[in-house]
Amino acid sequence: MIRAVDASLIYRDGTQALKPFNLMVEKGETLYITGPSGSGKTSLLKLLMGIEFASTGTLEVLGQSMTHREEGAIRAMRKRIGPVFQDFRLMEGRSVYENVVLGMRFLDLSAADMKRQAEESILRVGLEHKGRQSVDNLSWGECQRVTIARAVARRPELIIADEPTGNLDQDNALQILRLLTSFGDANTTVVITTHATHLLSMVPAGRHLAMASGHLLQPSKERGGRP
Ligand SMILES: Nc1ncnc2c1ncn2[C@@H]1O[C@H](COP(=O)(O)OP(=O)(O)OP(=O)(O)O)[C@@H](O)[C@H]1O
Repeated sequence: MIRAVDASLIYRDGTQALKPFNLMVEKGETLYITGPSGSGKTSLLKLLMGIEFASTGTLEVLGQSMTHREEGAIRAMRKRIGPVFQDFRLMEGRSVYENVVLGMRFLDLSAADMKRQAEESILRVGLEHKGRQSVDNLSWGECQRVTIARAVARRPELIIADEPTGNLDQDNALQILRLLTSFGDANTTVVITTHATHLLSMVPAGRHLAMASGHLLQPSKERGGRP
């Protein structure tokens, strides 16, 4: 599913955001990545999504080599990922439903399937009563739920969420983490970055990797208290 060998990331300005790291993630795993601001969490996710490319080593995601920019292959691979971005990236002035459907526009789905999958995921995130409302008037937590619905409506093999708990209070942050992990199954891998290390004992079990100053810290240990 994910295989990195001595992968690193140096940005164009010379910032080494990720020191060489190795990482193996199996299909169906849940991975929590924690670390302070600037430690490299978003940079790691950018590598996984083919937004940035490894400066050294090799990286494979969903069987696709991500080491070189092969636009066609990377585009195809991205269709299999459900991204939950830190800044939401919602279309202003559009409804919840329209935003979720927009996330599926490059998939080869019939209009009927798009509608069904959009409605199902809006229901799963608990926003069915807001489906026709504009995203402009939603709370932060509701916008986060729209981005999750948009990601999972694609039926992705890999869900990648960057800091989905943001500035939510503990109860809402927990709800969001539990919601996201509820989409994990034998065929769906979930990777979540979060500052909320203290919540990991209350969420479904998963592998916990910590980051510090661009280092991906091993060992990883199973976290999560809920059976
Ligand atoms: N496009 C870029 N060009 C140059 N440096 C960057 C770029 N993006 C991030 N960085 C730097 O890379 C390092 C890691 O940043 P990154 O955003 O991955 O950290 P993070 O752990 O996700 O932080 P946060 O929790 O605040 O989102 C930081 O020093 C940051 O300033």
